Amino acid sequence: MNDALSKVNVLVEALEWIRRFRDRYVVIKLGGSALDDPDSVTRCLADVVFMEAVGMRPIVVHGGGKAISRAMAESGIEPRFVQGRRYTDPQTLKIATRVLTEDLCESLVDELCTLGGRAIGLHLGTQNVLLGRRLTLPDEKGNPIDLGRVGAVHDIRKDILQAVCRGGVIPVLPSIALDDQGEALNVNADTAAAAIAKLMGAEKLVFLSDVPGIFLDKNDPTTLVPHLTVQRCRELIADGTIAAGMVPKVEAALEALDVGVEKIHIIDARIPHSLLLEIYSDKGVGTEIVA
Ligand SMILES: Nc1ncnc2c1ncn2[C@@H]1O[C@H](COP(=O)(O)OP(=O)(O)O)[C@@H](O)[C@H]1O
Ligand SMILES: CC(=O)N[C@@H](CCC(=O)OP(=O)(O)O)C(=O)O
Repeated sequence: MNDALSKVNVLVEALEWIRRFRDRYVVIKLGGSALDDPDSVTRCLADVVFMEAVGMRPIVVHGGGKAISRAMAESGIEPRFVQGRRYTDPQTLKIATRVLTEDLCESLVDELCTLGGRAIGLHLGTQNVLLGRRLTLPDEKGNPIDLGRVGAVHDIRKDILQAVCRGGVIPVLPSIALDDQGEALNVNADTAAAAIAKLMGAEKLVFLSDVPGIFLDKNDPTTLVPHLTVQRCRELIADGTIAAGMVPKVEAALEALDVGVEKIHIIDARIPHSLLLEIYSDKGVGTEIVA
């Protein structure tokens, strides 16, 4: 009886959060680092299925940088990154598109369905919803750097995403967009997730990665910072504390906050139920960034 009562208490406690997030969009970005650990992926997707079942509207956006690099190596191509973006020639684009849409996206959809959810992959092979433009970044002298077919998302098919979510189906999106000519563009998945969160008016944007959050010393997990402001993030990027793959993530987070996304979370996909802990508890896990 006590056991049953404690379970009921948990449900009652969760009610406030469930009510608060009902019908709200939450964008969940699964990084390539997390995707490399199948157990983490299963646990995270089980949380996504739970979120949808209690009335939230989760949208899954995924990367797969490590898998793309492995597939390139198998084809004898050396990956090259410019300011965190993969230089994408036509052959690289072909590989990235295949790995992200045919391999990773479809396997995430299958797994969500196995876990009892309903899900659909929205990509070039089904229904694309990401509209992009070529991205150019400046070098130290301000001249544009050639990144090949790399893009940024400037618009989405919101009507399609809304209809899918309203129908109780979880959309799963790889970070490939189409330009005005109908040609594919390779988009960094962190920036794609931030653009989708912005354009959908999402309540939250959650990055699931392979670290517990942002550290002040990247080799010392005890220096995890639970709460960061926009200003502090800028300082940590400028002094090199936030480095490597964390830079596009935090930059994308700042952009999303700037246009009205309430909160950003960077959490560890390896912690069991980290997503539910973040959404449905007072304490939260990982690092949250607020405006
Ligand atoms: N200050 C920091 N705190 C935590 N991780 C950091 C920091 N600076 C750099 N990193 C690195 O960023 C990585 C996460 O970025 P990335 O590998 O691109 O993840 P994902 O595949 O999830 O997008 C971590 O594994 C870590 O090595
Ligand atoms: C332009 C660009 O860099 N695109 C990324 C897309 C995948 C990605 O971002 O994956 P992660 O989330 O695992 O980093 C790439 O080709 O690696």
